[in-house]
Amino acid sequence: MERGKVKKKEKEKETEKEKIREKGKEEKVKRKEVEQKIKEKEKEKQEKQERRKRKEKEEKRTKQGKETKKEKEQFKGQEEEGENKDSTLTRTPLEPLEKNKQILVLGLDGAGKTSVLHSLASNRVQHSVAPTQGFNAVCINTEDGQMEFLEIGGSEPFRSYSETYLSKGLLLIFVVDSADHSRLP
Ligand SMILES: Nc1nc2c(ncn2[C@@H]2O[C@H](COP(=O)(O)OP(=O)(O)OP(=O)(O)O)[C@@H](O)[C@H]2O)c(=O)[nH]1
Ligand SMILES: [Mg+2]
Repeated sequence: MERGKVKKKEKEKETEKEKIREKGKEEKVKRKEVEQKIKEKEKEKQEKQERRKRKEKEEKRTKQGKETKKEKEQFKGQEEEGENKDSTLTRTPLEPLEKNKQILVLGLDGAGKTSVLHSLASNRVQHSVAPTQGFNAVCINTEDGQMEFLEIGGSEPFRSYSETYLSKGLLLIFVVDSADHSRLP
């Protein structure tokens, strides 16, 4: 009888041990699942952050692209100014500062556009003027405010620009060299 009791007790102990082992295994599995979930969440977070960073980079690039375009135009302007060292108050327009406020100055190359603008701005006559490569913007201060002139170089490569700026100008001054009979109609 005693032996039987001992065996029973031993069996009960073993079953309890097995239960504990099983519980342990289940807990392990649960822990693994929780860990996996946490890892997945972390991955998602990282992916989201990466996406955000990519978007930000793309936005920056697009912005920089626009800026570099503007810079290129400005650089062009600076080059033009460098060539027109003699003319004062010159700069290149990226866009008309205020719509319909610019006075457009057109005419054939060598007609005297830059010279006229220079004499208006400084009250001095300039004898040697380099051909305008592109645009030449001159701002003259008057009692009533500012007058903004925009000369477009009369040489062949720049003539097409006049079409674009004609509609944006307030006035048009067309300069003709009356002494140049060969080019007069
Ligand atoms: N004798 C004389 N020369 C002038 C007169 N006006 C301009 N010039 C000279 O003519 C040349 C051309 O003048 P610009 O003012 O550069 O002519 P422009 O119309 O601006 O020419 P682009 O910029 O090439 O379109 C320069 O060497 C000037 O010194 C003028 O009234 N009389
Ligand atoms: Mg000129």
